[in-house]
Amino acid sequence: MFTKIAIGADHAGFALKEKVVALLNERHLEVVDKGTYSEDSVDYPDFAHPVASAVEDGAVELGVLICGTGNGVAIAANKHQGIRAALCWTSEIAALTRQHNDANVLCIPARFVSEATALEMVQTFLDTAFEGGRHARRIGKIACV
Ligand SMILES: O=C(CO)[C@H](O)[C@H](O)[C@H](O)COP(=O)(O)O
Repeated sequence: MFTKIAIGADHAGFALKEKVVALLNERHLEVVDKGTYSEDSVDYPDFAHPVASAVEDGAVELGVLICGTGNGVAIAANKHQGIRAALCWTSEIAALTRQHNDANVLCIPARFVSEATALEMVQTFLDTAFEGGRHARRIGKIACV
């Protein structure tokens, strides 16, 4: 369904990002890695904005963002037009945010989910389609400009 994914993380999400990149590579997806590239302390907006911009511009189809709680990257990404960044902590929530919200950026709280849960969420997010219907009407009401 999706072929091109942008990913970004701060220092809290760096280790998990490497695992997610490996998973995406295993699935033969094109991965645009916006950093960070080590566990040195950095600022999450510096990675959230490039990933959100890549989705916003259509350079990629989906984004994955990772920080300690997932909230910082979600807040930053949702400043972008057309971005629906969703904080997820279970696979079921990752599925529902694709089905109901047509979320285009998955935000993962690296310090609060296991690696296995995080990787399962990524797979689910990639494999779940938007349901449309009543949910399309609601998404249409999100934009305020
Ligand atoms: O944005 C966050 C919190 O809203 C992320 O969890 C960051 O990863 C976190 O703030 C980083 O904290 P640190 O103490 O600088 O490692």
